[in-house]
Amino acid sequence: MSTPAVEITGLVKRYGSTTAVDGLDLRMERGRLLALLGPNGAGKTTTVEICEGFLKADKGEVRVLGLDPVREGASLRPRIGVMPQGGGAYPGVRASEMLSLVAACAASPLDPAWLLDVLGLSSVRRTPFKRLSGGQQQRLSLACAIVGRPELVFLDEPTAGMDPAARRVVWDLLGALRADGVSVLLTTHLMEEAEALADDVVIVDHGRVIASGSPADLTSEETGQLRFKARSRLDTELLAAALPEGYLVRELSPGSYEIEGHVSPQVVSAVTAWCAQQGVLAEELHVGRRGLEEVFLELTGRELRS
Ligand SMILES: Nc1ncnc2c1ncn2[C@@H]1O[C@H](COP(=O)(O)OP(=O)(O)OP(=O)(O)O)[C@@H](O)[C@H]1O
Repeated sequence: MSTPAVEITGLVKRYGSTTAVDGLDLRMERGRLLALLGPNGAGKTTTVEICEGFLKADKGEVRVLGLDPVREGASLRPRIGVMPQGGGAYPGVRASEMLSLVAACAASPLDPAWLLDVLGLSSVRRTPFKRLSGGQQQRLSLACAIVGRPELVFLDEPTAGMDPAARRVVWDLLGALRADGVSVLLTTHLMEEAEALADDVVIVDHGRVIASGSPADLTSEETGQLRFKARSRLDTELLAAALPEGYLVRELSPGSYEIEGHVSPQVVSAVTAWCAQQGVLAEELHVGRRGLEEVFLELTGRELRS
C-alpha cells in the first residue's frame, strides 16, 4: 500500500499563550479530496502551513507523501502545490508572467496558456496581479498551485470571495484533478463546497478533530424530516399518535406539514396511511436529511463565517 498523502499524529502548535492546534490527528489517503472545516480560529490554516513546511510543529508527527515537511522540505516541495489563504504574489507581475515563472520551476508543467483559459483568465493575462479582481487573483493562485502537476495540493479557502460562476469553474477543475488521481486537501467555510467535492470531511474546533467521515456519513444521523402538503388543520396530535414515540409533527404553515425524527420506510407508509384514513391525499412528499451545515453548527455550536 502507498504511504498516505498526509498523516498527522498528536500535532500541537502554540503561539505564546494561544494553543492553535491541540493534539490533532488526521490521515488522508492518496487520490482523495479532503475538506478541513472549522470555525474561525479553529487551527485549519496553522495545520495546513505545518504540512506545507512553512511552520514548525511544537509537538507531534507530520508526514506528507511520507516525508517530514521541514527536514525533507527540499524533496517534498516539487511534489506539492500550495495555494495560501488570500493568494499572494508580486503586485506588479502580469498574470501570464507569474504563471509562466512558476511553471518554469517545474520538471513537467501544464501549459500555462491552457490553464489560464480553463480558469477563465485569458482576457486578463497581461493584467498586473494587483489590478486583478479578488476572484481573479484567487484563480491565478490556484493555477500557480497546480501548474507543476503536483501529487498533492493544499488549498486554503480556494473559492473565498468568488462569484458563483467562478466558483463553479474552480469546482470543475478540482473535480478533474481528483479524477487524475491528485490528492487535494482544502479548507473551506462553504458547506456546499465540502458536500459537492469532498470524499472526506474533517471538522476541527479548538485545534482538535471533533468529527470526520464522508459527507454522507456525517449527515446520515438519525434525525431527518418528512414534509408533505395536504389540507390545512389536520390533527397533528392524532398523526403523532399514529407514529412510533418520539416524532415531532408540526403544521409549518396552513397545509404544510413536517415530521421530524428518523424517517424510515415504515414511517412514510404510516403517514400516508393515516392521511388516507382522514380521506386526504399527502402531496409533495419530501424526505430530507440534515445538511452538513446543520451538522457543523450543532457540533461547533457556532455560526459560520460569511
Ligand atoms: N502568527 C500568529 N500569531 C499568533 N496567533 C496566531 C497566529 N496565527 C494564528 N494564530 C492563532 O491561532 C489560532 C488558529 O488560527 P488559524 O489561522 O490556524 O485558524 P483557522 O481555522 O485557519 O481560522 P480561519 O477560518 O479564520 O482562517 C487562532 O486563535 C489564531 O488567532
